Amino acid sequence: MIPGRGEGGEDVPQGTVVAVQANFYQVRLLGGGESVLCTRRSRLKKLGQKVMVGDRVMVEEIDEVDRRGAIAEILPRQTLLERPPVANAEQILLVFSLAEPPLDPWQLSRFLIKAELTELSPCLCLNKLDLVSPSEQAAWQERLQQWGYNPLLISVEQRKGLDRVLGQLAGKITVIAGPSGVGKSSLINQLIPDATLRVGEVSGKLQRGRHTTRHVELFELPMGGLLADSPGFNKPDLDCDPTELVYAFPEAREALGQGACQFSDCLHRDEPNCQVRGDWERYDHYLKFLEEAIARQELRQQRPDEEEALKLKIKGSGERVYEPRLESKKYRRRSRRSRHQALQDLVEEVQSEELES
Ligand SMILES: Nc1nc2c(ncn2[C@@H]2O[C@H](COP(=O)(O)OP(=O)(O)OP(=O)(O)O)[C@@H](O)[C@H]2O)c(=O)[nH]1
Ligand SMILES: [Zn+2]
Repeated sequence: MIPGRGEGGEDVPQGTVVAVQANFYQVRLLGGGESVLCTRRSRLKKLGQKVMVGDRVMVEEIDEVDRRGAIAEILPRQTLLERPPVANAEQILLVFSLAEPPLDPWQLSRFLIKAELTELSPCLCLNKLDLVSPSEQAAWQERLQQWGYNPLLISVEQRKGLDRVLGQLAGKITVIAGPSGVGKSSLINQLIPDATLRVGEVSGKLQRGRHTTRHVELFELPMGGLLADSPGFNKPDLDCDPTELVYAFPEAREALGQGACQFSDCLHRDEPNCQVRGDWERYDHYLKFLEEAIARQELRQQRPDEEEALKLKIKGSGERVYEPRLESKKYRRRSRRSRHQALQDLVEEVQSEELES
């Protein structure tokens, strides 16, 4: 096979979009080599087809000298993640730490549920094993097995367990997520020592900073595969259909696999003959997250236009309050685009406040 050509040796080379910078796309051609800086053919523009990081594309008009080309076609996507915007990712690598910051079961649960609600599969990594005793490590391992997960315990600092992480990532597109300070950047730096593999570096005033959901940084792994780092996934709100939430808990999936609830629309709270309600650790998490999903759904139904401008507070008692936000200066910007971004920022603020409360 000619490098960069399709399986059948056809004329149009294929590649993977590894970075998006304004209207330019960096494409890594199949078969390797330096990436090609591409524009998008106007036909795609007219069709309104957006090119995303992770997209498999057909590239035309390749200029071998200048490494330029044009994206002619986007191949069908296997998966699509909206925040962060990544196509064809297979899994979400959730990184948490066993200490500093301490492992908070509610926060971990929330991230796991958010990951389960995507079409990607979650892979859980617990860092900083050097900071806790072997018995504490074992206790977490056992607890999380009850939740339906098999976490990789690692220490980035002591380089323990990293081969297993690499094995898990090889040849796949992975989105990395997790709370602040758990060691995500340290892990990326260990896995990808060669800084030149940092393909998604962004510059220019059109680009927003690292801490926005718009920005996706993609790293190429030494043994093949891509790792997408973006804070976009890091404030997980649970805005799913309330009846879907239960399927995000492996424990509940197992229970439902053994038999159905009496009512097909059972929310697994106080309905009779419920298969899910019972003596499992995260049942409390389920109830709390269900409240949140219901609150969000009500908000969507009652005030579809205002949802993003309202602040949803769920009090400790479970009481839900919608507070109108004061008009912030972000709203006064002119263009639709920046207004949309302002709303996104606002939603993120709301979500982070909720997480903190
Ligand atoms: N003890 C110990 N410390 C670690 C380990 N891995 C990372 N750290 C430290 O944890 C701190 C946070 O690491 P970062 O890699 O910046 O964490 P992050 O998840 O990227 O944080 P954000 O950028 O805020 O999202 C740093 O001081 C690291 O040196 C580890 O395995 N053991
Ligand atoms: Zn039920």
